[in-house]
Amino acid sequence: MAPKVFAYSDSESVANSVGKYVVDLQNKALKGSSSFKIALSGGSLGKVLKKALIDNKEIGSNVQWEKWEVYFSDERMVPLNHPDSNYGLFNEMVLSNLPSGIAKPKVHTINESLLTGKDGQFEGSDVTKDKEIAKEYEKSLPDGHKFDLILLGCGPDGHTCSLFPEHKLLNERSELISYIPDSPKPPPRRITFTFPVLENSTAIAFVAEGAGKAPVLAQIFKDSTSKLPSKLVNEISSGTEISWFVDDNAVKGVDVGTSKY
Ligand SMILES: O=C(O)[C@H](O)[C@@H](O)[C@H](O)[C@H](O)COP(=O)(O)O
Repeated sequence: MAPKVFAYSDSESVANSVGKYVVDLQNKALKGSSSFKIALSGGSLGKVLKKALIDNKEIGSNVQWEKWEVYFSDERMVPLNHPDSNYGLFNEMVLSNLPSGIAKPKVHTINESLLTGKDGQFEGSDVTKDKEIAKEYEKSLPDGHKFDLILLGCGPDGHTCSLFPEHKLLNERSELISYIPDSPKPPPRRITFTFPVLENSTAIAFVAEGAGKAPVLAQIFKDSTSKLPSKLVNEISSGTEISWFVDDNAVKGVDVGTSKY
């Protein structure tokens, strides 16, 4: 299935269409299951989700939070209340803004009690414990490691999750969650989904905004020889529905057919 690109002139429209898409997939999932299994990323996605699901009351009113099981496509080896924590970001942007009286989603975080060292840096850290965190997180994945939706960001270098260009984890097939000790982007110690999890998802949606993304999107969509991680996600051929929600600046000069969701 070729990836679809949904483009809008402003951030609010991007956020609102992401919100509508999330709710549509939630509703589809809940027809056949008692929970909606979604994985989130860090970066600017937190703000997008806040705009879409909290600030937009109409979309927000259609979210069945109590049926959500939330995971993170990657996470940093930092306490959950640390500014670098992807859980922390989701908590700050979304969870803490849920209207009172609303049942909260079930959120799957790393086991903070196994953290060693400081702020995801190496000094004083214990690799064995980091690997244990990855293993535990893997065990908490939904049955058959099947997500209904994985929301991803795309770095200016083409990375997604904590899968970086030319990194050996791009070829990981036996672990579903891997520990990465050498993230080129700080902090260096993280865990990440691997391709077998991405390939098994019903849907994957990227959110990318700003002119700074145009060069990498040109590579991803127009350079057939590129092996960038986000391009490899675009090429997933297991039936996963792949979408991109972008603003016009992110695809400026990139000859990619766009539409509206
Ligand atoms: O790996 C990280 O450290 C980032 O958080 C990253 O995963 C982020 O999702 C992308 O860089 C996209 O960033 P934006 O969402 O800000 O475009």
